[in-house]
Amino acid sequence: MDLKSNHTSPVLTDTAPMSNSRLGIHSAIRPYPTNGPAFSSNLFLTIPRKKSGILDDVRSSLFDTMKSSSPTHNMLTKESSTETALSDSDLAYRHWLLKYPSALASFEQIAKNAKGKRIALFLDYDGTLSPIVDNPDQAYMSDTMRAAVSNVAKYFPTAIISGRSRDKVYEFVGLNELYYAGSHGMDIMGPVRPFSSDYKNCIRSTDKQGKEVNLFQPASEFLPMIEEVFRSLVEITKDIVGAKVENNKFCVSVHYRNVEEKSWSTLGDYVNDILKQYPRLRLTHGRKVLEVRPILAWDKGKAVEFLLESLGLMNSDEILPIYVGDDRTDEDAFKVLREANRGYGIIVSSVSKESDAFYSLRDPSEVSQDPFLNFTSTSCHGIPQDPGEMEEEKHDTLTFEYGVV
Ligand SMILES: O=P(O)(O)OC[C@H]1O[C@H](O[C@H]2O[C@H](CO)[C@@H](O)[C@H](O)[C@H]2O)[C@H](O)[C@@H](O)[C@@H]1O
Repeated sequence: MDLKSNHTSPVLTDTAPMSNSRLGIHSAIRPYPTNGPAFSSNLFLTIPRKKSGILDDVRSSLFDTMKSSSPTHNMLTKESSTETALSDSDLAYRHWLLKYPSALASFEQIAKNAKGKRIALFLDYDGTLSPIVDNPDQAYMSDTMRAAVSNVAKYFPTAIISGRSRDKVYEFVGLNELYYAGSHGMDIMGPVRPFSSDYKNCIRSTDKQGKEVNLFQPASEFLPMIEEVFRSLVEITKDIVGAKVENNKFCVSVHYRNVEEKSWSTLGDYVNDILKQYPRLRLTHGRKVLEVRPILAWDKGKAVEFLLESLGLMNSDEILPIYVGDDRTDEDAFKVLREANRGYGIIVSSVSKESDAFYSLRDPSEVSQDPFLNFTSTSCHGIPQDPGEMEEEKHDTLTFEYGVV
């Protein structure tokens, strides 16, 4: 099979229906059957498979996708060629900003829209709170970023939704005042709330501080399978220099950022070979990373809905959810907000790319400067703060008029 053929569908396409217009609970995750499997079979995505081979569509285009998936690949190619190419990309970026205006420059507008509403903030980790680096184990966030995230969490309910395992992202962030969702939302530790029966697989647990929490793990039955696949992937890729396989609990990342381009197709073949043995797993694609995950209709968008529901923030008139993220997996969350016509996504990107976000920030350093993250009780009058988290004297700011001081 020609790995360089020009197919446009790089990874398996989810054919499950997308969220309806209400930012409610998707029909695909409505009440689980009271008996039978741990989760409803309608949580499974339907993936069309060709007769000729289980993942042939994917395999045929994987190499192309791996090449084009990282903006830095395109940038480097251009940077090393001519100055004209560079200014072309600058021009393209400026043009792109017309469609996705800078969230910094648009802050007043955003704050006006937020007036009288309670903000709920959702943050991706890699590429959003921490810069992309070669070694995934060293993707640290800056102290400035940590202080900003800690600050904003005092005012608004704030959650981190990452492809990493929940434990790992907590290790990096180290803040107790947030909610954490790992494994692309398949592992959520949220507040204790009286849950609707929509969510089976939701159990009471305690966090690292011993506080009672709700733990939602819709893919829990996949755990042994994911561990097995992780081990197989480590084994099969061990001779590919630079390849790194990361166990993210309910999904596995196969990194090729440090693999020579000539070995990318071999790596892609290896991953596909393993996946052929696991029809209940699928492949998605991040920034120079292939991600193996269960065929479940669950993603970061669903995680946002789940957290809003569990935070008791589903009242559409009063809540303004904001999601900040940088890669394709974050698009699921942008899309949920866009389709529900409430709140918005902010895409973090220094290159132009299509997105369902409304605004943009260039990189994590701009994220750390975002006025929302640096919110103070007097900086954005009119935006209600989370009364549960506020110090007492802040309560009367709820009725202030909008105005940036
Ligand atoms: O949802 P996220 O928090 O953005 O996690 C997505 C993946 O991020 C990490 O990989 C990415 O960042 C690495 C460190 O900067 C970089 O080396 C890698 O090339 C990127 O793909 C993480 O290691 C993955 O497990 C996450 O799935």
